[in-house]
Amino acid sequence: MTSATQPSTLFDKLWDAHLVAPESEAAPAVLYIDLHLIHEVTSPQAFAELEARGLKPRRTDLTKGTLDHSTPTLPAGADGRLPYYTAEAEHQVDTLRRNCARHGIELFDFDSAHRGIVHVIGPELGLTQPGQTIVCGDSHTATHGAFGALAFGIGTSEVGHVLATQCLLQRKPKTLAINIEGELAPGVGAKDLILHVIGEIGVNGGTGHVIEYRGSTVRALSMDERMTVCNMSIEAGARAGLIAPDRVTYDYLAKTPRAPRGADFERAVARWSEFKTDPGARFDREVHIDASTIKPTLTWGTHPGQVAAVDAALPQAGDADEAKALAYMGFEGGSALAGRPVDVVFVGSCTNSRLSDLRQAAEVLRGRHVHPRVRMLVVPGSEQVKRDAEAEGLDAVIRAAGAEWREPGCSMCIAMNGDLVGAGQLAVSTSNRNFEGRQGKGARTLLASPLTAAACAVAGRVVDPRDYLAHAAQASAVQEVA
Ligand SMILES: CC(C)[C@H](C(=O)O)[C@@H](O)C(=O)O
Ligand code: SF4
Repeated sequence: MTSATQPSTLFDKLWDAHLVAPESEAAPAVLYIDLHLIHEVTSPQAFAELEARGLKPRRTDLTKGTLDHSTPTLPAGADGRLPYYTAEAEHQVDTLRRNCARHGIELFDFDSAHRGIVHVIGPELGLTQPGQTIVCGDSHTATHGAFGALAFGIGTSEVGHVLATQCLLQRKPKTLAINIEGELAPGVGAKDLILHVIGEIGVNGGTGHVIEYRGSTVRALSMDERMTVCNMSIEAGARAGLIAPDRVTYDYLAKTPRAPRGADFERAVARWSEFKTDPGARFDREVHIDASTIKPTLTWGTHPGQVAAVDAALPQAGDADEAKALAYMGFEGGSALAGRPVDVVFVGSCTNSRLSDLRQAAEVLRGRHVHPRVRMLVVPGSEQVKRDAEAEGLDAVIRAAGAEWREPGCSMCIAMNGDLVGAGQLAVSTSNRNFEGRQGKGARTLLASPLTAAACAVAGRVVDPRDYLAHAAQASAVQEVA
């Protein structure tokens, strides 16, 4: 077979289509970047570096900014001022605002109808498209891979390189296919799936690789669910996560404001459709997962690979890592995860703050009340998600249940804006990282799906969300009869 007809992977096609200069022993490859997303935390130093070197951003039209990490989720006070947590947080926001204004970079600021978490707004605006290379100074850039885009999280100095050159230096990663077949059981969603996958392959299971998620389970996922899966690729150590674009992808994009229109859209679809792995193409590694065996899954430890099914017992400390995690969490090896009292529930973050996530949480909360011990925060991923959720009354359901409905942002996922979990408190969170102190000093985090999080909020302890679904169905059946 000649190299021209050699079957290639989706990753190889993306890589080859953007290769400016191949990698050599002396230097990494040079890749062209189609979309550069920036936020207030990792861009200030990059702009400062450019300025110090007398350089200007090169493709300001391919660079888009938003405010998400340091932004308050409470509205402005009577004095019109936003309640920033720290002066530093406000300074980061002001700096990005100044940098974007000076260079003519589009910024989704507080007055924009499109501001939100960077990995929520890119897709929702249709800026994120199949076949692109996308970077952002943020590790969860992997989210955009759900559209068949090669999306890398990069460091602050690389943000500077991309601003100046629109190119990125990269060593070519290896490929890992995660083949997932079968139907997810009721009450089991994309978050359970990806937590299970990371539990299977380990937090370093994807190191040095770009993961392509494949198989019937993946094809059956909505775009929101595909984003949840790709989002956490980085938590398995992978450089990026990918899902080949298909009809689900195109139907999603057709409704977005920045995707091509009319005949341009049809031409784009023809081009996008090329971005898939050819039959017979070889991956460096393959893993197989049976989706039908997955149960609602939570983390029990201090990294996203320490997972357990909701009805399982915690492991005995098998190594020093696990012993340390159990000690931090205050859990005993071999004890049950279910039944533990919960103090805080957070529904939000770039993993699970889209409309379908909020609908799931609201489905459990409807007609119920958050347990008196629990503080529950629901934070939409973007202004758009907030508007859509309010248009269908989800905010009313959430508030009536006693949860707090907030302004969009990263919020309690990383607690940079002052939305904190207290020391020693146990939080069930739909975010993606459960590291020590991630949600506040001494805070303890169980990562879970929006369904599980909402069920735990109602019960005031760790519970199996499937019981709450059954109750919800029964309750509405009774209502219909009456
Ligand atoms: C602040 C930012 C650099 C960081 C990241 O890179 O991921 C944050 O988004 C996170 O989730 O930890
Ligand atoms: S929501 Fe959390 S994980 Fe996502 S970008 Fe913000 S801080 Fe990072």
